[in-house]
Amino acid sequence: MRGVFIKPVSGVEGEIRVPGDKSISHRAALLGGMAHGDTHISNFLLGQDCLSTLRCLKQLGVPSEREGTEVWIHGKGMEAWTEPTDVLDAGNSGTTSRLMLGVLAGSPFTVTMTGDASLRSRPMRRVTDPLKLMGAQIMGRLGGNLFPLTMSGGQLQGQTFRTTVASAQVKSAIILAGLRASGVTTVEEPALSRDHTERMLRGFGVEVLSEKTAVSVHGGGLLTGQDVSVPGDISSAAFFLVLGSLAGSGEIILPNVGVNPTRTGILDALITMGADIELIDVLEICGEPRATLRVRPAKLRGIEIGGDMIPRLIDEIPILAVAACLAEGETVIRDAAELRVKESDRISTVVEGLNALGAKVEELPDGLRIHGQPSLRGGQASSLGDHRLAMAWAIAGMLSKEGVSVEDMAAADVSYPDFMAVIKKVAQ
Ligand SMILES: O=C(O)C1=C[C@@H](OP(=O)(O)O)[C@@H](O)[C@H](O)C1
Ligand SMILES: C=C(OP(=O)(O)O)C(=O)O
Repeated sequence: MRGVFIKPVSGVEGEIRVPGDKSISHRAALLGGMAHGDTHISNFLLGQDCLSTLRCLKQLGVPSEREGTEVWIHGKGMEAWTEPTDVLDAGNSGTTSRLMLGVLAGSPFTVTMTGDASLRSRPMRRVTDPLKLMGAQIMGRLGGNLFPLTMSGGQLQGQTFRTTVASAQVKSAIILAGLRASGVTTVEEPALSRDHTERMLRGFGVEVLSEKTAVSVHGGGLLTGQDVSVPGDISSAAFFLVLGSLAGSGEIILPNVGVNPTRTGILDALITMGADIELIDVLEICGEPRATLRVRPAKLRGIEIGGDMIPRLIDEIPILAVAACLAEGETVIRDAAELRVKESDRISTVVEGLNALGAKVEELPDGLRIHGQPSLRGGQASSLGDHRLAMAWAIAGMLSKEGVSVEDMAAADVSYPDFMAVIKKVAQ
């Protein structure tokens, strides 16, 4: 049998401190690099994606130091960034690429950016088109849609954009470019995507206007270095919310999980399905709410989700699909075509992976139809290099009858380097 074998469990028990939020860690490093003065980040995610952001910053002349999960960024303002002497490699990270392109659009030098095979197939025109309209020059395969891309930044002009997808990476890239443009830059999205950039910019001293799904900034805003405490990542906690709900016995406590309302779709979905999840001690630090989550076993039933809910749980759909396989009745997920342009085509890879484990899942153009069953057989599945799939298949293995052998489990390092050790610790 190939891969890492994950055996079935009869229950789970324990407290898990999930690592720092990936989206917030990227932004803390990037904004720290743009700011004047030192930024201290605690609970920084040491996943491969956020390390890619630190590495690119270093190549741009922004030094940082790291001790465990604490990071210090020595920002000297955007003017101090320098032209890199080599290609910037964003690895597997869509967030590093798109946010960095936004920041660099206003820099008076030339940068070439690339990434791994997955990132080189992901669409970039969603950020390069608006950045070109603002004044950046960008060249790349398929009219500037695919990495590697070369960008020469410079004088930017503020604009108003109405995006067709609710994407925080697109919104953030435009807003970060807007800080260096003349006039006002506005982004209006079809639904609200995660708002960490807006919240953190305010913390760094920049005025950001938000009204429903529209965000505006004035060019010229200056950032001042800050202390940023990163909450635990709800996208990583999601694996344990599903495990704790379906493992049969025991309780899992997850302290300090970020519960920003633009990210809590997974809580809403699981609770609607019948999950027993409690939020304890909600408090806000550095503009981001966080809470302790307690999850206990429950019987789950199918659910229908779509519309504005999708951006609030987009990265959690693979693990939500595992939960739906073991829920009573049918689950339908729609309006989620964005899944097709993530680290893998997460509609077809989830369908193929779960059906190989004995589930009944149908592919829809923009989502999934999942027929719940009382049990899941298990078998073999590959992460295909996609971290969310690696962890979803491991949880499926723990909840299955025969276990699951996960090929390329190491992909989990992108967002959760300790994942294997943690699942061993809670398994009963
Ligand atoms: O801005 C961010 O930090 C992210 C936004 C989302 O992507 P999109 O902006 O493409 O929806 C999400 O899937 C990704 O994991 C992180
Ligand atoms: C889609 C994801 O990340 P990114 O777009 O940053 O690669 C993810 O973490 O699931």
